[in-house]
Amino acid sequence: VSTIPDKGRCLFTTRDFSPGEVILSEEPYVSVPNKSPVESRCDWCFTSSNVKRCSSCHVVWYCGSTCQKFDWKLHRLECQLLSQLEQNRIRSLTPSIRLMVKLYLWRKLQDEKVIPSTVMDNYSLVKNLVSHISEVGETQMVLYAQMANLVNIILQWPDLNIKEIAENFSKLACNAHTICDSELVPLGTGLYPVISIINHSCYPNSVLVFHGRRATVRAIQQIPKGSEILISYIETAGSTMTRQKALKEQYFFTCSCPRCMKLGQNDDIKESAVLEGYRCKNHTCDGFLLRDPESKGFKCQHCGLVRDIEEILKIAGEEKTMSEKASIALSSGHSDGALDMYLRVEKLQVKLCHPSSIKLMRTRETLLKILMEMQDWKKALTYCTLTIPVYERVYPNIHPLRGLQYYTCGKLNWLLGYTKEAIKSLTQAVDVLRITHGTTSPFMKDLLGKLEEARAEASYKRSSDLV
Ligand SMILES: C[S@@+](CC[C@H](N)C(=O)[O-])C[C@H]1O[C@@H](n2cnc3c(N)ncnc32)[C@H](O)[C@@H]1O
Repeated sequence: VSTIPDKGRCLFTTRDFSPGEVILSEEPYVSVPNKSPVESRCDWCFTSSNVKRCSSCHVVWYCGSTCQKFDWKLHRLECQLLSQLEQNRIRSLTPSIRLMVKLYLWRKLQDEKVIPSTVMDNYSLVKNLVSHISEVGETQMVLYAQMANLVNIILQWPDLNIKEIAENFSKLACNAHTICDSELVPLGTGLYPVISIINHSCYPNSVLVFHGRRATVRAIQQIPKGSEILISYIETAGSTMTRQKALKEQYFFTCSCPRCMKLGQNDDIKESAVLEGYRCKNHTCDGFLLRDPESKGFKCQHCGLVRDIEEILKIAGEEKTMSEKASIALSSGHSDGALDMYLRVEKLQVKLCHPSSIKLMRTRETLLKILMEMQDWKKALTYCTLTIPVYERVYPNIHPLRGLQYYTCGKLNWLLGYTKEAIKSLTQAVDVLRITHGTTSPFMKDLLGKLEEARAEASYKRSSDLV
């Protein structure tokens, strides 16, 4: 651990690391699953299979006695507190409130030596986390104070300091991590005080993945001894302005990674116009458009055609209304209606946005998800295939999301009997995911098994063709 001006603490490698090697692995100081009306998760391992509610507090779920025992020392205290709460308070319990209550209970257990403190598991690591409390806006501060009050009501400790709890909420906002499964579906939140020392880059050399609640940082490039370990805190697909805005809002800093240093340069202006701008009037041209001061429209930088601002605003308005309706239909579970609306959104975005636009890519991802749920594999494959070139543009060669999209393409090709294409996509998925996820997890074993099966089928087909 070292300190750099403007960045604070940083984590450096003390030896060389190769792509795919584990740099660091850590259990959370505290963690909590997401709250969902349709699916409950084990408070210890986050699985949703065979979970049963704690018979005493009726709030927390476990998948079995093993996880319940692991969590018992802490849950014994939490259980008593939750059992005393009124039903309307229980209903308003958010994962953030639970995480904070658990943080104080864990600290108490360590202070009282009921649970041992270790080098990687002690409250002084939490104490050292940055909070940016002096930069937090007034509205957010009021919210933290209200949340701190609720924690105070739950814990009922006489010497609790509300200001300290509010500051700890601010710490969680810029240090806690979303715990995801191997396919990057969010499961919960965890505080990992050592991994929290790692700083951000939009062009990171490492990646953070989870196995249950255990967090693992893996090298995704060759990292020489003495280099700073860097992960990405945000979705890195956006333009430099979008990324910088997200980092400033949540983490209070201006990124100066090699990608961000290009802000305002010609390449960067072009990239944002492609990722977040409009398409050329001539649909066979894939030029990018910039504001044209003379015509007050948007001019294609490739063929010179100008798009009228009124025409753009009209389609943008229709697209916004339809997107809102589609999102409501999707969240209320109307798959058929949502599909129809997202197809209309896609049509409008094809008219409006550059073919490599992120907005259009996200709509196609949603269509892919809906079609997969409806088991329409053929159409799902069409949409998955359409997203690949944009994924390849916006994510570096070794990126978990890129690997997972190849995996989806591979699975769909395999389901449809397109063995050759399945082998190609599954091989691309393995090349990426063996570095980001390692090779030993059940998820990776399943992927490697699928690839082997596809290869065996191809060789069987070849040999029967020969006969
Ligand atoms: C999770 S913490 C990382 C560790 C932190 N540097 C510390 O001293 O504890 C996140 C905070 O680190 C700082 N940070 C992270 N990445 C940075 C970067 N690339 N440039 C400047 N500051 C950064 C910001 O203050 C951010 O809110």
